[in-house]
Amino acid sequence: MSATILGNPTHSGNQNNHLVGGEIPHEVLRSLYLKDVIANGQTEGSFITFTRAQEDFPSVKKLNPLNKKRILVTGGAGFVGSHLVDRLMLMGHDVICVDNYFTGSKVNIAHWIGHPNFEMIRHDVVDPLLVEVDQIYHLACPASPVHYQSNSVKTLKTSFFGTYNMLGLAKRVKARFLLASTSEIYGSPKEHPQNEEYWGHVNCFGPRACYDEGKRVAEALTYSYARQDGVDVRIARIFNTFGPRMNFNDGRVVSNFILQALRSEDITIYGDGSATRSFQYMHDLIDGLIQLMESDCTEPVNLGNPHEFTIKEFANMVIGLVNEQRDQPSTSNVVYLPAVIDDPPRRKPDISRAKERLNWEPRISVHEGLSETVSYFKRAMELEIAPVL
Ligand SMILES: O=C(O)[C@H]1O[C@H](OP(=O)(O)OP(=O)(O)OC[C@H]2O[C@@H](n3ccc(=O)[nH]c3=O)[C@H](O)[C@@H]2O)[C@H](O)[C@@H](O)[C@@H]1O
Repeated sequence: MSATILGNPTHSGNQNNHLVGGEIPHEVLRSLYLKDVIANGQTEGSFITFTRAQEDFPSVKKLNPLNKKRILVTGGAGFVGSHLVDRLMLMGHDVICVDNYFTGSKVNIAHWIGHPNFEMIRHDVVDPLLVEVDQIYHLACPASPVHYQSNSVKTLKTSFFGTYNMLGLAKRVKARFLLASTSEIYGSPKEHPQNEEYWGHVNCFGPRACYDEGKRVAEALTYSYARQDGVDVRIARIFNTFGPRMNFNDGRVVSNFILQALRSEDITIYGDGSATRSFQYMHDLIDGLIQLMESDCTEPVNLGNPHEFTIKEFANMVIGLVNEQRDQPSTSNVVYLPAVIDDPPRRKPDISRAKERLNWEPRISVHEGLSETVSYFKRAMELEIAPVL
């Protein structure tokens, strides 16, 4: 199986020409979340297809059984997890999706339910699970600050026991294990940009600690299983990622700003707007996750787009893109609210290791990804079927 990107990185404006990882054209992936937009203004399509006829499923590759893997994706009904499930399914693998639906939604994976290569298990990774698989992508954990702080003890339990259970499973069935870690393990960084050798600057008793420290202990646990028990591990440190299927109530800056602009509500900037973030489109992240899993790189790897924006610049970009897709310009005003406690003032990945070891770098510009995300949110609002908690 090959998951490598074909061709050179391109930032051309034509989104339908992209070939993303696993040789799956961007257009095919797009049809799984923006089908009716592609069908040229026809509105009868929807995000959910509960049709069970074999020919109604998206067409998946037929893999030689020697190359076909059994892959577990925890958090597979979430924003990132569901796009990973799409990719692995289209590549022809057997995929088991595990989710407790705390922040994930069945809507995100509904188009695969009933497919012979796909299984869905409602399960909380805080409890042990036994399934025979070759690879485990361990994504399960609330990732938005609003969600992970809403039940911080549960977030810590998920980070520790969830990772512990999945590593125990990997050890038992000899599966390769990939941990979805986060840029948040660098805390409020004193080094800029952040490379993987930086140990971070984390407040271990602040409101973000449940996630930051949770993911740090998850990394420590992962490497302990690798050293002590020989588990084959990979660690991805994921920087801010956005795209279709972000939850409407996610609370993160991308979904907040897009929805506020579409509804002509105030755009809420926390602080003075000078904080920075570097945003990657989810297809680039999925490429990176699959390439990391298939690589021999056992060190942690940053996956993010180094293009850094202030939040104020980002707000203007979102308003501009929303206006391009509306008949009437948005009448949103930018309002400044108190800064969030322990909000990292700057964040930008150094992706030298990913370039060198995985031959990976983002290929989809923030502008292009945002434009597609605005289309998704706009359509989801019209159809009133977007995942909302
Ligand atoms: O999007 C992600 O992937 C990341 O999101 C969060 O990290 P954070 O950078 O705090 O994400 P946001 O909540 O989107 O905030 C980004 C910046 O925008 C600001 N913001 C957010 C929301 C809003 O309405 N207004 C606003 O100004 C925040 O204060 C912050 O400075 C998670 O904690 C990370 O684990 C995750 O990797």
